[in-house]
Amino acid sequence: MSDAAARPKASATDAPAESTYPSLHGRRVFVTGGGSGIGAALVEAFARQGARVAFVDIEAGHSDALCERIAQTGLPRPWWRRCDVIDVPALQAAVRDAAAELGDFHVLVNNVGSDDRHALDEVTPEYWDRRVAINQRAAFFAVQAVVPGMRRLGAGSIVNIGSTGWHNKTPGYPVYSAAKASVNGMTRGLARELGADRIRINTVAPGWVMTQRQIELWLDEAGERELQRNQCLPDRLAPADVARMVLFLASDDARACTAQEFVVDAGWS
Ligand SMILES: NC(=O)c1ccc[n+]([C@@H]2O[C@H](COP(=O)([O-])OP(=O)(O)OC[C@H]3O[C@@H](n4cnc5c(N)ncnc54)[C@H](O)[C@@H]3O)[C@@H](O)[C@H]2O)c1
Repeated sequence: MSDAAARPKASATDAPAESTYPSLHGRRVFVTGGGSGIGAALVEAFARQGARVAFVDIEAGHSDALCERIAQTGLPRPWWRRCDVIDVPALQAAVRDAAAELGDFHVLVNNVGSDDRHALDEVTPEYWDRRVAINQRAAFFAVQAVVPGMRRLGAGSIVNIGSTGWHNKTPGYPVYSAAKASVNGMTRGLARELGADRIRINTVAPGWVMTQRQIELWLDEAGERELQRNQCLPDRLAPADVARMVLFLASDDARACTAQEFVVDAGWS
């Protein structure tokens, strides 16, 4: 057996349980793209903290199943609505309606994103607009929708899910890279204005996280070799690893953290 093959592999299921943050108990949390992948790990992790979670997603099947799974454990069933985040009025209406039911949101996680591959010479203005609408624009308008409620609460925490892909000069998705790089700009560009109201805003940049989609599309033998060559740590990243960082940033333990990018990539280079 090669050294690489002998390395342990972590998944969402064998990752250790996260820490408990008392400040998250009873907090209201809104997650975009919360039905599967990292978003679902976020919804589950916040629910386990005793938070009231609302999310939007475009896919009903896995979103319904997630809510059922959480309710079956005895935790409050998350609020969820089918919503394509490209539709900004629909996204903002979802935030408003969820807040009307649960109360103003203390936490927003801008998680939705899509790393569809594209070649430079195939990108049309329409394709560009659509990718940016998912990977960047939705985050801005979700922030716009939650901030009045956070101001009423006197504090808040916004976490924007970025990516290490553009840092690493990963080829194959330049529009995604451009949009994800701008998430950092948005974080820093809003931090001072929001900070005056004790609303913190940070970026969490995941490395290669083994969601179902990543495993199915990219984790072939070459992908496995790439992972083992580039990560400093041997374990595959699980969605729960990203959720742990987000929980910390959402909690009062991170009261002094804003305007930063927190990387969860097992030391990829
Ligand atoms: N998985 C990784 O390796 C990785 C690496 C770096 C960054 N990220 C980022 O993490 C975030 C989550 O990624 P993931 O890997 O969990 O993705 P995923 O594709 O596994 O899940 C994305 C979720 O968003 C939903 N969604 C997609 N388009 C939508 C739309 N238009 N409107 C509403 N919902 C929509 C999907 O139904 C799905 O539930 C994204 O911002 C992604 O760019 C992921």
